[in-house]
Amino acid sequence: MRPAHQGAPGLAHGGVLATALDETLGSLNWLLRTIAVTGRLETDFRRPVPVGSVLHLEAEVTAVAGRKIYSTATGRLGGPEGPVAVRADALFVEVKVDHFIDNGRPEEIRVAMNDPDQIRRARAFEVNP
Ligand SMILES: CCCCCCCCCCCCCC(=O)SCCNC(=O)CCNC(=O)[C@H](O)C(C)(C)COP(=O)(O)OP(=O)(O)OC[C@H]1O[C@@H](n2cnc3c(N)ncnc32)[C@H](O)[C@@H]1OP(=O)(O)O
Repeated sequence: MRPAHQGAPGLAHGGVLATALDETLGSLNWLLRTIAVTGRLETDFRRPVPVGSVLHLEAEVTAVAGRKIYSTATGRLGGPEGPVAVRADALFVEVKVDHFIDNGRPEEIRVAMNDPDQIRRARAFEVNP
């Protein structure tokens, strides 16, 4: 957590933490080789997260039903064995690439899709505030 992630003095902003959880959960879709967007994100803030601390994030898919992907993410202070500070349950909904072409900026989607580098293609739209 860096100073740019601050909300209250010395503490991470909840919206930034929710973004981090959403991004971690969104990464699972690349592993499933599906394109999906967040339909629902329920976040629990259990402990304050100090600026300067390390937040260890992990996520897993809990169920898939048709286009619906249920997943959960946990953020622990300091490392994988640290106390749970934040967690989220999410529902992602699988969409066609047209979702982004029709609603977003089609040129950028096409450029990313045509990139021969698979890793760069997968991470083309990563948010890292
Ligand atoms: C190179 C490739 C490029 C690709 C770029 C990738 C970038 C990736 C970036 C990722 C960035 C990171 C992530 C981000 O930040 S993604 C950005 C934030 N999310 C969005 O902008 C999503 C906006 N919402 C929508 O577009 C639509 O509502 C979606 C697509 C989600 C569904 O509308 P659609 O008309 O398609 O489907 P449907 O309405 O028939 O619903 C289908 C099923 O889902 C169920 N349901 C839906 N919502 C909810 C809900 N809230 N709670 C409970 N259930 C819900 C619904 O009941 C139904 O269930 P069932 O009746 O079938 O049982």
